[in-house]
Amino acid sequence: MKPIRVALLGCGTVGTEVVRLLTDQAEDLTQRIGAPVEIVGIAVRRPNKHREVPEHLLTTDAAALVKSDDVDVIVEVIGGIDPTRGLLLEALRAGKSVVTANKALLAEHGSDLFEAADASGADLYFEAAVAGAIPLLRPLRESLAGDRITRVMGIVNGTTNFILSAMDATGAGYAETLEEASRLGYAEADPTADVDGFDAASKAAILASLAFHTRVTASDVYREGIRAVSAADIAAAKGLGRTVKLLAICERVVSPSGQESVAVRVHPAMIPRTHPLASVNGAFNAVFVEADAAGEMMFYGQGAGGAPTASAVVGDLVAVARNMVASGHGPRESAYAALSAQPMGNTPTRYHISLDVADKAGVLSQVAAVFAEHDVSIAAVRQEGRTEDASLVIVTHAATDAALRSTVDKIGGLPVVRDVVSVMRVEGEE
Ligand SMILES: NC(=O)C1=CN([C@@H]2O[C@H](COP(=O)(O)OP(=O)(O)OC[C@H]3O[C@@H](n4cnc5c(N)ncnc54)[C@H](O)[C@@H]3O)[C@@H](O)[C@H]2O)C=CC1
Ligand SMILES: N[C@@H](CC=O)C(=O)O
Ligand code: NA
Repeated sequence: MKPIRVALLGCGTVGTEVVRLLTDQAEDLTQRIGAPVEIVGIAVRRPNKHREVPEHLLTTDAAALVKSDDVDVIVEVIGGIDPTRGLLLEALRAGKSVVTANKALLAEHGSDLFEAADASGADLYFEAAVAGAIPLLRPLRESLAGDRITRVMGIVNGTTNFILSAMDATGAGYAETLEEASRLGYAEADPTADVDGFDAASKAAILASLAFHTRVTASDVYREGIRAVSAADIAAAKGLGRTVKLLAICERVVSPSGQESVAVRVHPAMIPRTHPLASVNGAFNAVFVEADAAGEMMFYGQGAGGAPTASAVVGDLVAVARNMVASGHGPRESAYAALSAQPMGNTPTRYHISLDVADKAGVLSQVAAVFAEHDVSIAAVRQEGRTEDASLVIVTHAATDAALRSTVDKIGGLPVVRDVVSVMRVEGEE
């Protein structure tokens, strides 16, 4: 049996675990694939750093591995756009199949990679790029290919979920929890990608592209991270039997005239503590998928960390290797629907607004008038008087995000409003 020769690009948190799995499972993998997998080179940036991998395989020349005739498959776990984009395009153009965990690259340049793969007949697999170990992209690309998916919603960033869970459970501070997430190998090399929602937005773009058979890039995704989530927001959510999660929401939108588009967004949201996503804690991820025939499905598991992510990478490598043994191919890009992206301002959302107001007659009616002016309907109001001021909590019905924002802006400017304590979207309830 001719071995499947693999070059690994990058040997950090995920890469070292990929080497470990391929080494520990070598015999089983040979049986499962029908040929042995052989690592023929590992491209690293710092060769002198201590790693539990065979030193003779290390090189600093990733480009040479990509060009080598002795390599069949490239596994990329460097991350980022440069130099990975050029390296993977070159590999695919040369007919070398690629397994990557790189959501940032796929969300920006996925179509270029797919085109290169299609042209040469190479495979492109990327299960680890979204929700780490959880099998999610393969179900979307393959198992659900016969259905019509209408919505994908979930928690897809382990680092921010780790932080928000800790803030909710113990009141832990933001900075110390982020440090811990980095130490545990969940955070990106630059953790601002996590906390500012870029990582989740890349994942949302990939999910929407696969779910709706269209091309969605990171720039089509509305994005807010968790930096602005305060202890007051968490407390306000708790007071209402809710918790705060960073959600990625991908929806198929059908206009009254039947025109279809997609709405893709990432932002913190309050969800009821009884919602299944509320009990997803730490670096765990969970994603709901709704499809016409299948109904609702939930995918849950470890969304970050070296070993869980390596599980998905090696699973993809097995798929590529099996295709090679059978002289077959994995799925191609499916983007025929060519749907446009709906701007966030037009997307219906619901808001929770918590205000400190003057405690005197007529305040509630002034605030309510602003809602009416913007055609935003109020679902619930709670007012608690104190001595000279009062706390006013309002939850709206669905309205366009633009109308809700204008409402909040105008309310913030009312002389009777002393402070806008917390404003957050609400999801997961009627
Ligand atoms: N850590 C995690 O939980 C997950 C990571 N991913 C993705 O996996 C990829 C790798 O992530 P990690 O292993 O966490 O990152 P990491 O930062 O631990 O490892 C990346 C390694 O690539 C090396 N590198 C940088 N430029 C290089 C070059 N030109 N040639 C060779 N090596 C180079 C770095 O020195 C580093 O050791 C990223 O795309 C990330 O988004 C995906 C899912 C989960
Ligand atoms: N930084 C990411 C890693 C996995 O994709 C996360 O925290 O989820
Ligand atoms: Na996955």
